[in-house]
Amino acid sequence: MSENKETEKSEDFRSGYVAVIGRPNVGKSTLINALVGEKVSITSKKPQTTRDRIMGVLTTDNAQYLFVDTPGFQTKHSSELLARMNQSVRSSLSDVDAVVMVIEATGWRPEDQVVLNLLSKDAKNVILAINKTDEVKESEAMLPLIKEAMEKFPFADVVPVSAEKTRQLDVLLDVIRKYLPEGDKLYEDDIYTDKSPRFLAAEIIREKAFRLLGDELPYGVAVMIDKWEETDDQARIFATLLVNRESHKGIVIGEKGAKLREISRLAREDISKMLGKNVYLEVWVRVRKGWGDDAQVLKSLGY
Ligand SMILES: Nc1nc2c(ncn2[C@@H]2O[C@H](COP(=O)(O)OP(=O)(O)OP(=O)(O)O)[C@@H](O)[C@H]2O)c(=O)[nH]1
Repeated sequence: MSENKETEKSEDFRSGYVAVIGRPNVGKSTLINALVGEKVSITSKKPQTTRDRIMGVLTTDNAQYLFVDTPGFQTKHSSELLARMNQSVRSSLSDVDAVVMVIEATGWRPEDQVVLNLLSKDAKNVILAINKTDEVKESEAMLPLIKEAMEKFPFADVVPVSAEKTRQLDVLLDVIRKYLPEGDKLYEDDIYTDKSPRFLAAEIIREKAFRLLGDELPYGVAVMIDKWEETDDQARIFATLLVNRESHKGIVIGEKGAKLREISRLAREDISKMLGKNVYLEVWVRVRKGWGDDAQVLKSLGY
């Protein structure tokens, strides 16, 4: 009877951890969002917006994929923050069942090699996802790229995709599935991220700041949630945007406070959607000189 139970339980159901790696801006966050179908990680045109390990969970009929998003691997250790990011990439690779390395269809870049160097030479189950295929005209143009990549590393599989146009994502999922161990779900179906609403709210605010400030502001912006009061139908959130310099403060606030108001308004809408309730959001701007090198602040931000 126990044999019966066994076959009933999970017919070739697979479940496991998948790390997504790649140089900044190749589309890792977009890919995970497209695969998981929930907003788990912020995207923006600026590199380095994914600074922490964020997990998206996708459960299908025959598999559960636990995605580990990694920060863009940095080639320059310009501050303690970047050094810690590199460390986080390494640690997320040591403990997964499959690795998806993302590159761009437009060509292999020196920074891709830097990412590849993170993998041990005999790493198994490394799948190459060639993203942004919508940006290249001929599919044949990809053949030399595939050949070049295979000469650099023995990838287990190669899948051209477009995260943005959601092309070939089902193929990628099938390929990843092959490398997951057989076993039951590790997470309940309704959980799609291991991050708290507080963390995600901070990410949303940071995303809006990035989007609205465009190239005006370098990467020195971080968000801290100072206070979080939540009832059944409302949340009151008080946050601080930390900038590096006094001059950046003015940029974030904008003329007569217009920029900051817009950042808050857009963030409030998204947080409200995420929580499914009304949100009152207050965002302040504070100058924290060189927060990127300050161990204390890094710690409070969860690094
Ligand atoms: N044309 C095209 N653009 C894409 C595709 N996937 C992602 N992008 C764009 O590429 C840019 C970077 O995407 P992200 O998902 O933020 O990249 P990332 O690798 O997570 O970047 P970091 O967080 O900096 O490591 C964004 O502007 C995306 O819209 C794609 O399939 N086609």
